[in-house]
Amino acid sequence: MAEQQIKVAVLGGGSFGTALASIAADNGARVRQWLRDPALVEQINREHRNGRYLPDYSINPAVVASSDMAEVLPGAELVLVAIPSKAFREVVRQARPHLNPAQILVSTTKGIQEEGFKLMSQILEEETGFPHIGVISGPNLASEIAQKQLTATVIASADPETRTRVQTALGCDYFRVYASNDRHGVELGGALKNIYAIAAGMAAALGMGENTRSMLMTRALAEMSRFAVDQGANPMTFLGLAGVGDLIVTCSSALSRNYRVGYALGEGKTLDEAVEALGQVAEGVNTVRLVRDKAREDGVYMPLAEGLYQVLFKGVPAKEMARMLMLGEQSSDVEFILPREAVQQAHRETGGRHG
Ligand SMILES: NC(=O)c1ccc[n+]([C@@H]2O[C@H](COP(=O)([O-])OP(=O)(O)OC[C@H]3O[C@@H](n4cnc5c(N)ncnc54)[C@H](O)[C@@H]3O)[C@@H](O)[C@H]2O)c1
Ligand SMILES: O=P(O)(O)OC[C@H](O)CO
Repeated sequence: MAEQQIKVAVLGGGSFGTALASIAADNGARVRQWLRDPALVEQINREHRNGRYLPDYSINPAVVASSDMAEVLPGAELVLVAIPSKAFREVVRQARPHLNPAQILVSTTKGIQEEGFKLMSQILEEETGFPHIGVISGPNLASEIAQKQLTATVIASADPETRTRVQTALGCDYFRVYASNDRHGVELGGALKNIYAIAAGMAAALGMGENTRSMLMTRALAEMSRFAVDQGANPMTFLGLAGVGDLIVTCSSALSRNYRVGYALGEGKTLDEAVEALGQVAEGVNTVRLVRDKAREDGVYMPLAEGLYQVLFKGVPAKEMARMLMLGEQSSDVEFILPREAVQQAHRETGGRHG
């Protein structure tokens, strides 16, 4: 018997929503994509192109766009929500009357809501109360997916049905979907790496070398996992695609919007100018502020996030901040082996720095 065609709805007409809609259609799904802008809806349906967010990429003609949620959501078995974090809850509320508990609801958004420090899957849960909730995250630059560059992602959910349905709906010869049950860790990985991508872009613009980038990325991983563990995530998740994988791509590629914002800042632009020039969402700008505040509140040591916050919002020059970080307290390489406190204790006992 022929396999039944899965029905997929995508909320969001940006670069990632568009890339995901096309993957699902390439994979044989019936795909409906919701976006606000009727002119873009018209362009996607007529030219199979998203001229605003992915202008050089052909969308699978089977993707049908609409600005009416009632045409997109009812009947969908899988709903992918690709809306920036600032508008995520508002859009889910709008969608709620058209959703039902049998549907699988998946966030693809790598950001945090300020009120209550909520991740997007928590918003999906709060707004719907439905059981099949998941998160997609990983090293997934939309424009590379659009070119069908070989890519992998993670579907994270405590619900096995959500994991297997998403693997089946999206897994294909250029997009591989791995499973995780650490939803919180995977989602935090996606949000946190944006902070360090801004720092990496800034370091590149300032002419810092590969040693510096390696140090930054590795210490970023230590800092991200320290924070995530404090929030209840599994540290092993950070060895996977949604941890170190996403950190590598976002800290290395000029296709990353967060990296580009950092680069523009390193060239001397103001934060407002850098964000304005980008014209798309760079979640890390907001995330750095929220994570820095949360880390202070919870007593988690995050020198890189604190340093970036001081550069972005307090006018501290990036070079000066880098110097201060280099001269910061002595620390441990891998804290899960040698705790940071043990290093500090040894310094206290032996009288601190020795020449
Ligand atoms: N682009 C990528 O490479 C990529 C990859 C993985 C994850 N993500 C994540 O996906 C999320 C969405 O990113 P994107 O790249 O598609 O963004 P984008 O900047 O390309 O587009 C954002 C889309 O959201 C829409 N939008 C904004 N506010 C809205 C509102 N109030 N109501 C309805 N629509 C609204 C915009 O019109 C646009 O269609 C981000 O959180 C990002 O971290 C992006
Ligand atoms: O363009 P960015 O910086 O939002 O990064 C895109 C993806 O998150 C990379 O995995």
